[in-house]
Amino acid sequence: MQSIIDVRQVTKTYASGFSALKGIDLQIRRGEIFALLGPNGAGKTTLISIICGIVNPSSGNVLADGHDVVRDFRAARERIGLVPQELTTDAFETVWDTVSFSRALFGKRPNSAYIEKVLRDLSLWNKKDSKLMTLSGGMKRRVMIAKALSHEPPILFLDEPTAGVDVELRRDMWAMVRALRDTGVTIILTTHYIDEAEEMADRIGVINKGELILVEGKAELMEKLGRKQLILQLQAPLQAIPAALAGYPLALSDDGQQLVYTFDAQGENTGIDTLLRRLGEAGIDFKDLQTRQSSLEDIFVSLVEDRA
Ligand SMILES: Nc1ncnc2c1ncn2[C@@H]1O[C@H](COP(=O)(O)OP(=O)(O)OP(=O)(O)O)[C@@H](O)[C@H]1O
Repeated sequence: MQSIIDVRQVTKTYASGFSALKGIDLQIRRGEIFALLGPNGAGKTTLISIICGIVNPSSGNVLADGHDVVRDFRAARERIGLVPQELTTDAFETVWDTVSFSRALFGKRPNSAYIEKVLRDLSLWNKKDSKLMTLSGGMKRRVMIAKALSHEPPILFLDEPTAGVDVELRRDMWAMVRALRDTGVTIILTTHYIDEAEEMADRIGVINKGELILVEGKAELMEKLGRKQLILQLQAPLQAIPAALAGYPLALSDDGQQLVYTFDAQGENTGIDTLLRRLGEAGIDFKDLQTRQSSLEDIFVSLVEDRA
């Protein structure tokens, strides 16, 4: 299937000399919800801004629905709706006017039936005549989404859609985003929240220090979640993992007091028995042991730490 967004070898070096993106390749599939996950300063906003044609890449190129976002800016931009992190609305305007005006900015003909549908889909219809300043924060966020959808884009970017939003509103937003996807819109969201990515996304990309370090289907990540960890509290701290245990997926804690063994909980053979025998042979004693399920959070943290 042809991808709706094609990012090829994109780099960005800011005027300060700071290298914010280091050769990003990413294909977004038509109709998916893609979550871009990364710590502060990872480069998420930079990447989105490049795809939306707001920031120029230093090298590489991006196609949005077949249009180069730099050379063919207008056509590419028309295919994209962007919901920025900050709420930027004119307090004195009504919901209806602000959404209709946004459509006009893209040079689209008025289409009140479409605007009505967007407002109804976002549960804003009974607020259509309200001035924006009278709306709650959650309603204002919905208006931002309605504005982004006003020109009927097939691609919607949501930059941190639920930052600082309460739990109930988050659930509402998630339901709304899913409903939008069901209408055929491709959705790319950035988030700090791992549970948000876990809940919403078909695929997840992890970005750290300007590099895309993983792109994977959620189902595959869930398989990784099926992994468990065996944590061994050692009698005496170790300086390093002994050579005799080199072939094992083991990690040593910073203080040398814990050995962590990651295994596939669904597998026939977890390898725990041989590991414990080997530890005995190597003269490594432990005083306690426990197992725990590794979460997407663990995977994320270890990915990001590995590259620190
Ligand atoms: N105009 C600029 N000039 C110089 N450096 C910049 C500029 N814009 C962003 N940066 C730097 O580039 C890096 C990536 O920033 P970016 O905003 O893309 O990260 P982010 O992943 O969106 O972070 P956050 O989650 O905090 O929004 C940061 O270190 C930031 O300081």
